[in-house]
Amino acid sequence: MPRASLTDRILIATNRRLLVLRPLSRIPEDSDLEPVPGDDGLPWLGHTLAMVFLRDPMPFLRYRYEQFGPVSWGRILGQYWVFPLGPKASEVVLQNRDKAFANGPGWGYWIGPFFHRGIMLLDFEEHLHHRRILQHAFTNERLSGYLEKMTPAIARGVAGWRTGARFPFLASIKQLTLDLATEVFMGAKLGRETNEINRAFIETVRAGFAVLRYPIPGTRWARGLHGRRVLERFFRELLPAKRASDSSDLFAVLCRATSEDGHRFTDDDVINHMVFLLMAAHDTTTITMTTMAYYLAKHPEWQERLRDESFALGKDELEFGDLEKLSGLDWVMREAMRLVAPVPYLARKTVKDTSICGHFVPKDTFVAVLPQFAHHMPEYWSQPERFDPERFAPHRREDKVHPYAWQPFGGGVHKCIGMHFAGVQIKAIFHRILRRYRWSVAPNYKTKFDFAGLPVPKDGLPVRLERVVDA
Ligand code: HEM
Repeated sequence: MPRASLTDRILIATNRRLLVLRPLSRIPEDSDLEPVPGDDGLPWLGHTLAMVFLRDPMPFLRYRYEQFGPVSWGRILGQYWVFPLGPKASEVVLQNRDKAFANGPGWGYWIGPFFHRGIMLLDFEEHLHHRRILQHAFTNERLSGYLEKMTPAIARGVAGWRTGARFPFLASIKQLTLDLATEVFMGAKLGRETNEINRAFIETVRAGFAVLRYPIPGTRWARGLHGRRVLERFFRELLPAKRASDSSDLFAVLCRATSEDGHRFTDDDVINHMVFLLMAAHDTTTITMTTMAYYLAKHPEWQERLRDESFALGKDELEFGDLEKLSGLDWVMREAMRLVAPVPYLARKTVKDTSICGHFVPKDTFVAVLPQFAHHMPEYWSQPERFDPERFAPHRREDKVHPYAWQPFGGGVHKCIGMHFAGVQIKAIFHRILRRYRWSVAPNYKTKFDFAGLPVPKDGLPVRLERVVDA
């Protein structure tokens, strides 16, 4: 676990003093289950400060794990949440064998108004129906097509990077993934509307983190709702042309995708899935690449090793069949997602009484699975705070110690459908930048990841960027 800061320690001590242990609910009389232990936290605020506003909630969660065990409850923004901590408790929720944990009402609380009807917010039979159609957009054949589309766009984007002492890595990689999204997802270079669409997209994504959760004009929430309307209008206008095209971009592929039993998406479905997919793909890959860049700057020996691996391939442009040859890059990518899980929590709500690891959880309870916690448990990982990509090498495979020890893509029926897409994009980009640039930071430089929103470096990760070869 990361070391607790002074603020963490004060909060934990305050919490310990105020701690009034009480069960989440009464247990049915005929049940031999235990209640979920927990406490109300600070008056009014509950655990909101520790979980939402702290630099890193992990030390606080570790303290709770030691105090209460793998299942406990707390209060965030006025709601009661159960935290299943660690691989075993996460597995129960994500596998969801008795269909008790629903995504719609869980995620809906945070992002429902902005991403409603996105596949992650659908449940059970309806989710399965949509997933069966959607998976046709993520076959190897499709991924190979997306790689072909993104390759020239990566080359153009990266060629424009300006070398120097303070290259803003986060902003540059964010821009690159936005540009790629317009080409690979929408199959279009945007014209005058580029800024409007980018702004609408960013506002829609940001709104989920709003503390004030009402559409008061000028607030994040209201801007998010406006962003959603702009995106819907944009996709709806393009839709007839996409329906008629045989293009290989994701938008056109979704228009044509058909399940084995002959079902296709309606116009509204295509629009809802496009808005959601843009969001699901963008920040997650940006965060992963920024974390990779940070650790590769801190560990130049690994950066050189990956550069050698990429030069050994002997070409600038990665083809689908080359991906598995970049094993070092693959381990670094996995290790980056372990150290900084791009999706820090996964939201659920119970739709019936159920249990997690012997604890009774009543219907209508919010539940948050925390991949970041499982990734830093010394019970499963050797020196979990250390950057050690070889823990994923075949002779070690520390992630195999439990199926849910490494869970950046979640698990069960909602497991990330874009997992392989993300791998293709991240590897294609790093292959290009490793062959073209070398980047570094001062030996004592340490960035702070902001876990209060999305886990990105607060300072935007300024690096010294130098040219490796003239391409
Ligand atoms: C490093 C990159 C990525 C990470 C870490 C990531 C992580 C996740 C996680 C944790 C979930 C499960 C959420 C839950 O169970 O509540 C998820 C779902 C999803 N992701 Fe990703 N994701 C990434 C990239 C992508 C990309 C590139 C796409 C699309 C091109 C994508 C599309 C989706 C979709 C559609 C779902 C919902 C699946 C369903 O509910 O059936 N993701 N992702």
